[in-house]
Amino acid sequence: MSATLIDGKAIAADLRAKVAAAASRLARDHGLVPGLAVVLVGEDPASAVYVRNKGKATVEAGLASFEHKLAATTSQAELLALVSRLNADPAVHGILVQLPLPPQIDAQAVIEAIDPAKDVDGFHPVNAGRLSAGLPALVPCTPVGCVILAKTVRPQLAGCEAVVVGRSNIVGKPVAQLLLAENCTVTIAHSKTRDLPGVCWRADILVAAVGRPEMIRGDWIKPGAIVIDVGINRVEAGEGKTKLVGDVAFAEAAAVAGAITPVPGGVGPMTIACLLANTLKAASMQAGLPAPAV
Ligand SMILES: Nc1nc(=O)c2c([nH]1)NC[C@@H]1CN(c3ccc(C(=O)N[C@@H](CCC(=O)O)C(=O)O)cc3)C=[N+]21
Repeated sequence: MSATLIDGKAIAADLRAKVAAAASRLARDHGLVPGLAVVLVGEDPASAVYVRNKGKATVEAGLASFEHKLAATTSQAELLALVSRLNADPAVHGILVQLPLPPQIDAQAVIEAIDPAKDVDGFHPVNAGRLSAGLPALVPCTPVGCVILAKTVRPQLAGCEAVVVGRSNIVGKPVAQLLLAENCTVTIAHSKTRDLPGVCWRADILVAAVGRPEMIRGDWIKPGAIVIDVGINRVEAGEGKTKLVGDVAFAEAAAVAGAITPVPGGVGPMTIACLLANTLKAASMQAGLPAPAV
């Protein structure tokens, strides 16, 4: 391996410490404790782990955590009623409804029911539109985390060729917007892209967000590129065990890249740290205070 390993775990710990320091100033100077409500519908064990980790990180940063666990059979009307109570609750500054939702629920309707000022996922069309218009917004956590990680190895991204593989509303599109705001030349590639290896090879910064284990190979990567792997795929590891792998074939890629994020320990921990930062920002803005620099 010749690439620099980008230590997402350590960088996330640093960001969480900054959020904690800013939260303690908010409490001291304004009596304000930012509150995050996380809503989980159903029993998916992986989702339950994420929700538990988010709650733990929230409390450790000095924020208030409100967990709402609803049955898998919850109706759309029941979930919308909860969202509307959380919208009206002054102790709740951020609302995250864990995705995916069960099939009887229209996820888009739920996202649009969240007050955009409390939308710490940044998934509401108002926040997506504000981001693409270059206006202040609550920005999706994983994309922000990706850009922070890339900037740890290259603080000035202006002029870089950035290739984003994946065009989802939760990662691909917003990360492309953030890289554009950093003055990168941005290409969004996807399942219909012709010559995907050739397109990836152009990248100074390659963001992989496709959700396919180890799809991006070492010989698709330009020597020296920064590789940000958003994929978190659980795969068989033999003897009945499983392991997590990214969307990038790590060992091959690390032999040619200039810097690379591991899975686990890369983008994942940054998602949670950025969620806390968004909750702090949402609480400050709702109180009419400037967004703390973290
Ligand atoms: N409304 C909504 N917002 C989300 O942000 C959201 C969601 N729904 N649904 C599920 C995905 C997934 N997600 C992760 C967050 C942190 C890690 C994370 O910290 N991963 C660690 C450990 C992973 C492990 O060991 O299982 C790592 O990559 O090192 C992973 C995944 C947020 N999501």
